[in-house]
Amino acid sequence: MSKALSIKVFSDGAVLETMLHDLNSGLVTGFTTNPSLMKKAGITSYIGFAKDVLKEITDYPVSFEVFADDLEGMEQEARRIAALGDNVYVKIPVTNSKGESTAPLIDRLTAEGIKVNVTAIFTVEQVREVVDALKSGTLAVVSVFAGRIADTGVDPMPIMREALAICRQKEGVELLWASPRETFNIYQADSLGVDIITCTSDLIKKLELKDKDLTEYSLETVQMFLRDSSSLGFTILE
Ligand SMILES: O=C[C@H](O)COP(=O)(O)O
Repeated sequence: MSKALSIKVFSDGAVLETMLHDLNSGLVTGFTTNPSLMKKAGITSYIGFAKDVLKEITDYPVSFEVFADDLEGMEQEARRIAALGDNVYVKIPVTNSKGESTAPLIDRLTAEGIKVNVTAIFTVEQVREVVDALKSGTLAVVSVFAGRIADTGVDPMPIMREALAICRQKEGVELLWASPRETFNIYQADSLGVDIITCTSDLIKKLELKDKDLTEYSLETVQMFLRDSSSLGFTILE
C-alpha cells in the first residue's frame, strides 16, 4: 500500500456541476479555471459564473484568470475579481500575448495583499522573475505547466524541482503543477514536495485506482473488451 498523498489536489474546470462533484468527493481542496476552460464550458457571463461558483465554494481557494492583454486592463480586472471573495486568487499570466512581462503588475497587486496565481509559466527563469516580484507574506501560487513542458519531450521533473527551491525562498508562495496528463503526475509532483496539482475531473476520478491490484485490473480490462466485442454483434469468422 503506497503512502497517503501530501500534495493538495485542485479541480481544474469551469463547469459548476463538475466542480461541486469534485468538492463533494472529498479529494479536492481548491479550484482553478482559465479562459479556454470557460469557453469550452460555454460560460456567457464572467462575473455571473464567478458569483455562482463563490456562492457554493466558500472554504477553498478558487483561481479566476484575467481576460485583458494589457497590464492596465489586467490590473482593473484583477481588482474586480479579487473583490469577489476572500478565497479568490487572481490568475495573471506571466507575460501578455506580446511577450511583455507582468512582473510589475504582480509586484503592485501583491503589495496590496491581493492573492495571485501566476500562470502559463514554463521556465525556471520565469519562476525566478515571478518570485522576485511577489511581495513576501502575501499568499501566492506559481503555476508551472509541467504537462505542456512534457508535451515538448522535455522532462518537467528537474524544472519543477528547481522551481520548488525558488518558491521556498519566499514566505506565502506555493508551487502548482499545472496541466497534468496522467494520474501518475500527481504522485510525481507529490514525491518532489510540490504544494498543489490542478487536475481535470477525469484525472481526479482515476485517483480511485490508487493501490488497485494489477492482476485484477488486467482481468477487468479483458472483461471490458469482451463486453464491447459481444455488444458489437458480429464475429471475426463470419
Ligand atoms: O490552467 C492551466 C491548465 O492546467 C492547463 O492545462 P492544459 O495544458 O491541459 O490546457
